[in-house]
Amino acid sequence: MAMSKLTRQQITTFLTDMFIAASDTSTVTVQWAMAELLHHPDKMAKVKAELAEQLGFKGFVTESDLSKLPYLHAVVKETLRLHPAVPLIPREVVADDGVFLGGFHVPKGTGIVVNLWAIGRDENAWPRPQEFIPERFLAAGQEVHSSMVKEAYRPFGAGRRVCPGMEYTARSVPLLLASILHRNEWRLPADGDGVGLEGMDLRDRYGTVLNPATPLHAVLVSTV
Ligand code: HEM
Repeated sequence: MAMSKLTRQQITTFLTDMFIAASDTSTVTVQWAMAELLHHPDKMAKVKAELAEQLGFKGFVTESDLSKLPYLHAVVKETLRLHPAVPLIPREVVADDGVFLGGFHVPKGTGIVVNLWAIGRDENAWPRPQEFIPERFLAAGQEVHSSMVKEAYRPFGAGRRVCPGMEYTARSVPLLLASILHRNEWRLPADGDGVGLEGMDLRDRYGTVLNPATPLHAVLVSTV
């Protein structure tokens, strides 16, 4: 439909959809990355060490710094593997003869839901699929890759409807995460105030966007 024919209501709906697609997905991904890092202090230490080594006492992180932070990018990728912000995507078979999926004939017109969450945790593609291992996305960690990884890493969907915000997100989410972490110390709430490391709830709660079942509660301890 030509832009000039859009009603005010359609434009409002479009802008609202874009806003939700862009903002909720990015913020929940940063929240998940923080939750996983707080749950894995050794990985948190590695990100912080990389930031300190590359940026020193620089006051704030800029986009041009991102190319120097491979471990940070690996953390974001691993976060999206375990917690894809959009977990289920709908498709419909349009081929006249239908398609074959997993040995079954699926006729034209059938609705299909692709489960990105399950693909990211497929044990045929990912060694130790339930564990948070950013190293699997680093060159040095490629021995933990399988040949299926390219197909099994689809947090932004695939094909003609692939997320148009993918490239933007590849910069904005690491930038936001780095800005939160660089020169800031974070911890879980102290005993009595929160759940502690062992009791952390890292389950996902299904919705249009995949939120943590229990919202993250983190404490900013100090800024150095
Ligand atoms: C962590 C961040 C994000 C994730 C995980 C994500 C994931 C996805 C997924 C899985 C889809 C469905 C793709 C498909 O059907 O194959 C999608 C669609 C979409 N995304 Fe994102 N997205 C993110 C950020 C963004 C941002 C920042 C924007 C806008 C600037 C955006 C705009 C859209 C739009 C407009 C669609 C619908 C595309 C269509 O149906 O043709 N997304 N996204």
